[in-house]
Amino acid sequence: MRSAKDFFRPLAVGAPTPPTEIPARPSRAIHFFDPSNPKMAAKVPDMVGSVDVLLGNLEDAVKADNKVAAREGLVEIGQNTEGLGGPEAQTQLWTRINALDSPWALDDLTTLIPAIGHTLDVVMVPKVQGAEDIHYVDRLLAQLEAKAGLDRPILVHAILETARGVANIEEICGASPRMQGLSLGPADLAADRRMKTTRVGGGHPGYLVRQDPASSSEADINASRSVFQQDLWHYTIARMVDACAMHGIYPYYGPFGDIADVVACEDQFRNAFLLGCVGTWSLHPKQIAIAKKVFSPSVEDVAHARRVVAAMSALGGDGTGAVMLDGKMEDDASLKQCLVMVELAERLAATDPELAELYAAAEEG
Ligand SMILES: CC(=O)SCCNC(=O)CCNC(=O)[C@H](O)C(C)(C)COP(=O)(O)OP(=O)(O)OC[C@H]1O[C@@H](n2cnc3c(N)ncnc32)[C@H](O)[C@@H]1OP(=O)(O)O
Ligand SMILES: O=CC(=O)O
Ligand SMILES: [Mg+2]
Repeated sequence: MRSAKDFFRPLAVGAPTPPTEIPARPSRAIHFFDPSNPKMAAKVPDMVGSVDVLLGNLEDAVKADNKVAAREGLVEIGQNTEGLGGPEAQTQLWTRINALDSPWALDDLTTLIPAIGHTLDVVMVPKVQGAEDIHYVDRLLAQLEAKAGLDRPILVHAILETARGVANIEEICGASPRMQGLSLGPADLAADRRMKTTRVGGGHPGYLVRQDPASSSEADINASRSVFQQDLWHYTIARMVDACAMHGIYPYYGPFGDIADVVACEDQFRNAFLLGCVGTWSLHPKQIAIAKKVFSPSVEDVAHARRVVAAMSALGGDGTGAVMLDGKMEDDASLKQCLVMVELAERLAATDPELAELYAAAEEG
């Protein structure tokens, strides 16, 4: 175990100082593209400025024959795309490297950091099993940053997609000051857990609770009864949210593979948002708008939150006491929830003019 005094010291001579806080940059949609796919790569420059994160995916969904082309394509994009990546950019540049036990992960990092380390914001590491995986990436990044003369540390994001990873979730989140967040990897996680599903994220009609029968007669048992579909991912997302909040980092939903079902996609994203996630992956351009809508607080919620903040301020502003608003009691605890909402809205509005206009109109109206 590292001593507390060493935790924020660079892991290589000449590497940048690790961060003591992870900036809350907008990351509602982490949009995946395959840099070896010319059609997808061609769309990247036009997406800059309108999506919070563009992620060059090197892992699953990229054919083995294209692994090198994807890596090189990402270098080309990172070096030549105006406005993409870096601490001031509106659109961050992330990558998902190959799994640490694959033949490609080492070359992914040793190629990308010298070539585009100055614009690369976050490295997403798949199939993280425990703190040891983060420690390995942490040290290697420090060595590569020192060699490349980088002046800011690249952050690390882990995908939770093994049972061991879920069991070790707290130690993964706390393994390095570079840890930026966690994403749910529902497809690999389902396989690793031996869940009996075949989908990439989302619900399942068989995972349900049924209304009690009117009586134990055969007729009533076989009668039509209401069923309520449950969320397969609730437990894992809730664990992620708590582990991330405890360590000051950010939880994300992951992929929703039914690209055509935009309605269920929005529902699944919203469940994650309500539980505390800050964003999600987008696999197809049409999922970007869904993610941006869901992970931005609604105009109604922001307006209500502002009213609670104003009412509690009128009471003295120190959070003590209680008021009635629309028949409901508000006090310090609901004030704190409202402040989460208002602060998120302000942060997002600062980089999203459309949202800024909507929130401003609500304030005036
Ligand atoms: C479990 C996991 O690991 S999930 C993460 C890994 N998976 C991914 O990253 C998948 C990324 N997405 C994709 O590969 C594709 O979107 C697919 C395969 C799902 C669907 O692709 P298509 O069948 O081409 O979709 P569709 O025909 O609707 O595409 C419309 C246009 O958008 C483009 N497009 C599709 N997806 C993307 C994307 N993610 N980014 C940029 N452009 C895209 C297509 O190239 C096509 O371009 P064109 O109009 O110039 O021909
Ligand atoms: O990588 C994502 C997953 O769901 O698996
Ligand atoms: Mg996966």
